[in-house]
Amino acid sequence: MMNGCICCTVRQDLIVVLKRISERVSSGKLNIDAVVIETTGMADPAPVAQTFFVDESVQECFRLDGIVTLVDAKHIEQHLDEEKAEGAENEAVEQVAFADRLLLNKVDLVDEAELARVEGRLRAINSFAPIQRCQQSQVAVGDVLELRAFDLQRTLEMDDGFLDTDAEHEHDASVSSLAIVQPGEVDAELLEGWIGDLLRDRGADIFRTKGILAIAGSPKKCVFQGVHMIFNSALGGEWAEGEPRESRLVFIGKKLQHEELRAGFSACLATPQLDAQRRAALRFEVGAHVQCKVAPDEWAKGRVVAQLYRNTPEEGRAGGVSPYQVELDGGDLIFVPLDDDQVIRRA
Ligand SMILES: Nc1nc2c(ncn2[C@@H]2O[C@H](COP(=O)(O)OP(=O)(O)OP(=O)(O)O)[C@@H](O)[C@H]2O)c(=O)[nH]1
Repeated sequence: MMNGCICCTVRQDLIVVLKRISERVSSGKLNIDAVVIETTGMADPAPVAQTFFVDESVQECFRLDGIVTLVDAKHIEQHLDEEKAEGAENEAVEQVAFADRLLLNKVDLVDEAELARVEGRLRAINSFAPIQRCQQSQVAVGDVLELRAFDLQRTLEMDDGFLDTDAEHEHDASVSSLAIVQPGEVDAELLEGWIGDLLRDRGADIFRTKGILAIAGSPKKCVFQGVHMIFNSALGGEWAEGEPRESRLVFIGKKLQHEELRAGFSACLATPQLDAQRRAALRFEVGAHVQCKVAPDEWAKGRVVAQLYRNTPEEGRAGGVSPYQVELDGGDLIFVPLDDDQVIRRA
């Protein structure tokens, strides 16, 4: 149900999906405890919640148990403070206001004073919802399901138009999302440079980045996660036999320059020309006799056995490429991380 704006378009889809689920439950095909609906961070929770009160058939089978809002302790204040166009709602404030429970996540990224300040701000918006601190969103199932927490009366007091399904709401038009699907493999070094610069320069406006990337030379998928300027990547499952190598990258943020982002990502593609350029720039040919620095004051002789050597995960530079692989005279194989006289020189 992810096409379009979840808060505007989801209700009809949601009703259809909920009905389908209830039919399968009544016919004995499905046995479930609960339905969990996860909206995007940009959604207004009210219309989703309304679904459970305005459609009779849904009301017969489902009860809105509670709204749990997961709060990013590191970034929430920035979003609460965001200036919105006149008439547009601040979704972060709405999501905190509508919550029956607040999970204050990523507590490891802020200190106690910041946590106390954030909690104060959350309480100022919503004094009813208990706040639970957590890390990696690790809470017990009982903390998020079977809460019996949603209180229609209180919601109507807070938002007297809650059951008015015709009410319009405005969006922050400066926020958009972009999904790029790019066939082929990307070059790890170019990608690191591009995305690092991008998030450092524009991370305040780029709320969320996520992707599954095909890195040249890596048999595994690379899973990329970013929230504002904080990002990480990890190796996921292997590319299946015959599965086309392609990368998918999603941005959600303010004032996103769609064409520039597409162009930036496409400039990270790994091409044979890039490989040839890098090879041409290296100082030593395969077979060259060299000396390599193997300890602070120790050089060892050897022979270049490969250029642009692809590092293995065990070497701690997964997906990375080193200029050379060298076979030392003793027989050991080493990689040389830099094409520089400080670490490799002619023997
Ligand atoms: N330091 C730290 N990082 C966390 C924690 N929880 C999640 N993350 C990281 O945050 C990134 C994902 O961002 P989230 O803010 O959880 O993403 P989200 O927007 O809720 O995710 P989607 O709904 O998939 O868009 C990943 O890199 C996680 O490893 C935490 O408690 N501490």
